[in-house]
This record gives sequence, structure tokens and C-alpha cells, in this order.
Amino acid sequence: MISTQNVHRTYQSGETSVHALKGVDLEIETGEFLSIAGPSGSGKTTLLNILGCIDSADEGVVHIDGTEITSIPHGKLASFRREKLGFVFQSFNLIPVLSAYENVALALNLLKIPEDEIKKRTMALLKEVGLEGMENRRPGKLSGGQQQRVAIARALIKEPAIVLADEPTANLDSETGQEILELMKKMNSKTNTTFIFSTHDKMVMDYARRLVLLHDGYVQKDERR
Ligand SMILES: Nc1ncnc2c1ncn2[C@@H]1O[C@H](COP(=O)(O)OP(=O)(O)OP(=O)(O)O)[C@@H](O)[C@H]1O
Repeated sequence: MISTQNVHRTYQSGETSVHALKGVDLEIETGEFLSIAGPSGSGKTTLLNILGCIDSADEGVVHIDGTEITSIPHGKLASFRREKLGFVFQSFNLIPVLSAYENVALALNLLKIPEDEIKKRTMALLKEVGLEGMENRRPGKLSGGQQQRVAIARALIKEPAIVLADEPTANLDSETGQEILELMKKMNSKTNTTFIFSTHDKMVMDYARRLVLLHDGYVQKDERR
């Protein structure tokens, strides 16, 4: 359902250019729980940004759910992204003045879904991610792990095909990080949403059912467990 063929990306800054991806070929099936791993600078964020339609390849082809993403007209890319993809970030990126409930429900408000359905879906999902009773708290009144739970609910509320998570545990202690990975794994099994997360942490890699190891812009290893 995702395929990349010979994906290259070079960053140009002044006189210097950095060849961040040097021909990445991947086939990712629906429902995979996949980690893109590798040392700092190996190209993980660059690849995730391309899969997330935030950035585009200079060369090569990327298909998501049968659509070649470079063929999507610029004006339609945002709605493609909204419909198909959910995002989780290392620094949670919640809206600080909104409650946990409002942060999650916001994505549905934008889709113009009836109020009672929004409430039902949001409350059920917040319960699912372990935040029952905390719906009215703002991010500042939640721990890092709880904030990441809100972010996972926010990513999943639209029932996207794919959740992309760039270093989702990097700002958490290892025990909380493991709880977040367990939650992602549970939601992956329950919903069959494809999860793709990046990390350079060995413990995080060990949770993946498939490990794609990048090194210096190449896929060095691609193993299923
Ligand atoms: N906007 C940019 N301009 C110039 N070079 C960039 C830019 N973004 C990334 N790079 C370079 O591209 C290479 C790959 O970066 P990328 O952020 O994809 O790696 P990464 O594996 O995610 O690293 P990290 O684990 O440190 O986040 C690095 O050499 C980086 O310095």
C-alpha cells in the first residue's frame, strides 16, 4: 500500500549539498508495524517527511494507497494528507490552550461530522488510549506520556490508513516510552492501521515487527521479525 522506488532527496544550502536519501526502495503492506531506524543524519526524518507528503523526492516514485503522490495537484495534497495520514511527533505538538478532548476532536470538527458523533468517537478513543477522566485537562496538566497518548488519539481519530511517528519516544523516559510503544502496538492490532515510526533507540527498534535500517541515505538492512 506504500511503495517507494529509487527515492532520492538532496538538500541544497548555499554552496553545499547533502544527499540525504540515495535511492530508497520499500514496499510496505497495510497493517505493518515498522520502524525506520538508523544513526543521526541517516535520513529517517527525510524519508518520513516524504511518506507524509510534507516534503517531496527529487527523483523516484512514491505510491500511497494506489496514488502516486507527486501526481496529486498541490491544492489537493492537504486533503489527501488529512484523509490518509496521521502524525505523531517527538515533542507531542498539542495545542496548549485546548483540552485533551478538544485536541483530539479538532480533527473531526474540520471534517464537519455531527457533534454527537464527534463526542462519542472522541470519548471512546480517549478511553482506549488510557485517558478516561482526563479529557478536560490541558496539555500543561498532563505528563509527557499522557500528552503522547493524546497525540496518538489525535492521529487515529480520523481513522487514517497510516500513522507516521518521528521519534515518538525521544522525549520520554524509557519506561514511559515502552508504554507508548505498547499502546501503538495495541492500536495497530486493533485497527490494522499501518504504523511507521523512526528511532535511533535500540529498545524502540525491538518493538517493531519490521526494521528498516538506514545508513547514510541507503537501506542497509530490512528485516521482519
Ligand atoms: N533542511 C535541511 N537542509 C540541509 N540539510 C538537511 C536538512 N534536513 C536534513 N538535512 C541533512 O540531511 C541528512 C539527513 O537528515 P535527517 O534529518 O533526515 O536524518 P535523521 O536520520 O532523521 O537524523 P536525526 O536522527 O538526527 O533526526 C543529514 O545530513 C542532515 O544534516
